[in-house]
Amino acid sequence: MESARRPLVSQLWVKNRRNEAVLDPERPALSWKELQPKSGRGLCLARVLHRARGLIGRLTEQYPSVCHSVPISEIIAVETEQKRYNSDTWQKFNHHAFTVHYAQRAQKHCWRCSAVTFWCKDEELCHQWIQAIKKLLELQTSRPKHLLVYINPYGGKQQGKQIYEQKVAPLFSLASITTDVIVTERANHAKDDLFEVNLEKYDGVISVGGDGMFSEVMHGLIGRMQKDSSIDQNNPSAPLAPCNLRIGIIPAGSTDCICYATVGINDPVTSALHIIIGDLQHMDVCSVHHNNTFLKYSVSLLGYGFYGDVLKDSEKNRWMGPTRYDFSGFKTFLSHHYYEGTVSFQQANQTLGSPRDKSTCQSGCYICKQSTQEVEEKRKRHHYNLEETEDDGDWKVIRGKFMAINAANMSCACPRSPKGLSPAAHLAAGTIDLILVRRCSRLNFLRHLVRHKNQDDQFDLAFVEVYRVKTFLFTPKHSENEDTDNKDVRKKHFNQICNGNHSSCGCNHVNSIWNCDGEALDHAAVEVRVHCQLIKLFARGIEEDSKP
Ligand SMILES: Nc1ncnc2c1ncn2[C@@H]1O[C@H](COP(=O)(O)OP(=O)(O)OP(=O)(O)O)[C@@H](O)[C@H]1O
Ligand SMILES: CCCCCCCCCCCCC/C=C/[C@@H](O)[C@H](CO)NC(=O)CCCCC
Ligand SMILES: [Ca+2]
Repeated sequence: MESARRPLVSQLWVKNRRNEAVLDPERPALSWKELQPKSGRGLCLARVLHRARGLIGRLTEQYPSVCHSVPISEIIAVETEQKRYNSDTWQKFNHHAFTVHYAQRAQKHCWRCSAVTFWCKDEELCHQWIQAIKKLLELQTSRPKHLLVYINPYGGKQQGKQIYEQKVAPLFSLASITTDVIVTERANHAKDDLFEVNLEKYDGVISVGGDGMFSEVMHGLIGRMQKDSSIDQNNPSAPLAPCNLRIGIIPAGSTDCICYATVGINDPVTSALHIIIGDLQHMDVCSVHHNNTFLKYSVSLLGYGFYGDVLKDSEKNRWMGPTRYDFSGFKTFLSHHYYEGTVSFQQANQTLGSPRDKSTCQSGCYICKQSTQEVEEKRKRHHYNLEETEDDGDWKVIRGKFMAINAANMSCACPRSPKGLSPAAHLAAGTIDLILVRRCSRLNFLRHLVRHKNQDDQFDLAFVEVYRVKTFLFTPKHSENEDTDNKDVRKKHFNQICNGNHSSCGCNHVNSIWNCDGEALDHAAVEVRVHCQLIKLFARGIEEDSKP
């Protein structure tokens, strides 16, 4: 037992160079460093070159004899090396080598799978190293072994299947992860399937697609949990049962904002590596109700007005792929509609930060960590039927004319807007940032939109307000009757005067629609509340020290 905790130290060869390799179970990490050739009298060419390299390296601070170190948690696999090297090396080391595959940070939150081959003088040493690394890998208990994968073949640029097969499946197989793969045949295929399958045999569910596909998988899992726990999703105040299975996102959509905002990049290989090493990121989920009827859950953006109109227009142009959003975004900007309604909300406690904070939610965020403790206590109290002690403040009511009402449950960072709609929003603090953009001129609205792309503060404008809330209500001025949907309301107000093509009649829209993570909601009057840390992802939030 004692010997298992002691570091394994050996001289191994990497690319024909002698290295000292150390496997330290206490750190736990694998490290290796090139050993300097022993100084001798005779000067061979290799030694001269080696010294020259050292000198140049010191001058330029790039001397390659640095100590490489890989945490065990970032090792993907260790393999006995098969004969694929030139026969000299192969003969020299008498066929004994092993390769360690590990996750390496590249640029801008991007990870790549790297490999290093260690050559050993004898078979026993080689075997000892492989076994020691495998043993440490077995201690990584948060890693998934068996995954359920849903692929949307029609999301984004319709590349989901190829992306999975070419970039992700080989990595899963390298890491000995087994999978059941389902290529969806229709919308809601994944969601419906998740209500039926035996989830016990899986360590996670993977969504290959965009935000809409993620939303389907999430609805399937949350819905299944509530069904199994006999919780009525139509009750807006019911505490929901959390999902224990983690969800992984392989980005293959048009916006991929949930992936981008939780990993820092929309890159399939990076996401696959986060899944393999078993990362964990808690996530808040908003429930949306209309008159005590459950409509949908949202994790990224709930947008009424501008983003609702962009979605409505873009759905007609799905064939354009991701470009449809730019096209519809431009059209919607030109149409410049505003909408009247009332927003009511309760502001969140100040300990949960402010949307105007300069600091952002990052890996290991202390505000989210604090919420993890609170949510655990709350779930315990609920389990033992103890009374709740809510300290939420008074309701604030704002009536007005709005260009956009955006509720960001996370930053909503994506390639189109690298800081996102609310740069300081938290992933798992149990809050939503409610952004109200009041009626303004086209030029002012453009100033606000442009700030989604640059470093300027998009809230520092007289017609923009932002609040950190836990729950809010919205009622459009022309509120629907209990049993009429948006279409009926539109018909009622416009049919006599307008054929729906508002550019020709010059009238203003009465109601917009809600864009809920890229899906349209059927009602404009909604009640929204955030459920702190309801789901878990295979991600770790945005890391601070990423290579620029
Ligand atoms: N086989 C299928 N046929 C048609 N639609 C599908 C299929 N599988 C899933 N869908 C639906 O396609 C919709 C869009 O998919 P997805 O989110 O993957 O791509 P996207 O909309 O291009 O990207 P994003 O949501 O990131 O903007 C989802 O709402 C999902 O329900
Ligand atoms: C002068 C140029 C100004 C341009 C301003 C661009 C601002 C881009 C902000 C993008 C914010 C995305 C928020 C995420 C929303 C997702 O849940 C949703 C589903 O994927 N995507 C959209 O609705 C797609 C929304 C796309 C809108 C264009
Ligand atoms: Ca949140």
